[in-house]
Amino acid sequence: MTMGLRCVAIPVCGRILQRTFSLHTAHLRKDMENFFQLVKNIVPALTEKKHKGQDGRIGIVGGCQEYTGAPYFAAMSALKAGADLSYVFCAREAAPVIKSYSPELIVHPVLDSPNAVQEVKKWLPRLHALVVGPGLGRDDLLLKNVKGILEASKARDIPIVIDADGLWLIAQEPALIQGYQKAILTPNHMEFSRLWEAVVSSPVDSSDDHASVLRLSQALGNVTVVQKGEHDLISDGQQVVRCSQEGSSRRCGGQGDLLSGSLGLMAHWALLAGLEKTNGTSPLLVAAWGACSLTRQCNHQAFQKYGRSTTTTDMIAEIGAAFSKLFET
Ligand SMILES: NC(=O)C1=CN([C@@H]2O[C@H](COP(=O)(O)OP(=O)(O)OC[C@H]3O[C@@H](n4cnc5c(N)ncnc54)[C@H](OP(=O)(O)O)[C@@H]3O)[C@@H](O)[C@H]2O)[C@@H](O)CC1
Ligand SMILES: Nc1ncnc2c1ncn2[C@@H]1O[C@H](COP(=O)(O)OP(=O)(O)OP(=O)(O)O)[C@@H](O)[C@H]1O
Ligand SMILES: [Mg+2]
Repeated sequence: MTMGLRCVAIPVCGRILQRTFSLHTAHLRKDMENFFQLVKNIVPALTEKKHKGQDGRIGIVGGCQEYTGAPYFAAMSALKAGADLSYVFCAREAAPVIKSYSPELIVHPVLDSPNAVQEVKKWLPRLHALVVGPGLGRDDLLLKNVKGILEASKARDIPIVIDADGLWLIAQEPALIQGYQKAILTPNHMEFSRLWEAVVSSPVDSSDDHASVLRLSQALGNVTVVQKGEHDLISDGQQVVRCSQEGSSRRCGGQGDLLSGSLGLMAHWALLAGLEKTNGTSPLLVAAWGACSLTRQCNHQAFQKYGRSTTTTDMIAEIGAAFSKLFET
């Protein structure tokens, strides 16, 4: 099931080299097809028998004075990918701003209150997954409250996606997430380096991203790690899968928020579907591969329309069509 990460011996003779690569490409294509099918398997059917909330209630923990866009992007992306309800738990002054972007979001201005942990804890029984970090900032009080929220969420066995400043917190205190099997970390280049320095003593081998993401996942006790980049590499400490869905060369801010928000939802779907639907592959690997493909496809579609002026808002508007193209049967 591992994608495109087998060691390929490269003989000097041109002909053999060409053949090796075409075999390699054939494996890649087959693995891609497998993963598309596995994601399709975890997507819940749209039926008239369900009630509001059943297809996903996702909480985003983030949003402060400086950053209001990131939690909005994450929460909207979860909704547009098919969640029924999206909640944002943010600092007081961010709340009216986030609410003003959209009437779709339920916004709780609790993150900087003295009883923030209690306030969020009240909602945890209703949440299927939590996305921690988009637009959180690095204020000590907020980070302290987020620590409490992480502990309470782990105690309830809730799937947790950790992104952006949530990863900053984990780099300060890796024990917070060490060994938690329902965690997914989504570092960009910089965030990956910080985590690596915090948990692995030797220098990162930049020539072997595959080995690095595997090692980081193992060092964190097999939490799932998504290393974002030109290709996204995803590891659960046992295998590495690669997502190379075609995107574009446009790198506007906020694309990672689209990924983490949609991943919160897909993590819930995948865990609910279970190993039977994922043919024994880790459900969180399948969810991560699905969310990476979706993000890149949105980027691709938006770029076709808007080119250099593509923004994350344009990408979010593509989620419906991108999702149908990739995953609807
Ligand atoms: N609209 C909003 O509200 C948005 C808010 N956001 C929120 O901002 C907060 C901080 O998040 P962050 O990602 O800016 O933080 P951080 O880890 O300090 O990285 C910054 C530095 O890392 C580097 N760098 C990054 N990628 C790299 C690469 N591939 N390869 C090489 N270098 C790379 C790059 O360094 P530079 O090139 O500038 O020297 C960059 O300056 C967080 O809460 C987040 O959610 C965003 O979500 C966007 C939309
Ligand atoms: N060089 C690249 N080529 C193609 N896709 C990329 C490239 N770099 C990142 N991506 C894609 O963009 C998405 C977001 O990754 P990125 O590294 O921009 O995250 P980020 O820095 O956390 O974003 P944000 O601005 O939301 O914080 C991922 O799905 C990733 O696959
Ligand atoms: Mg980010």
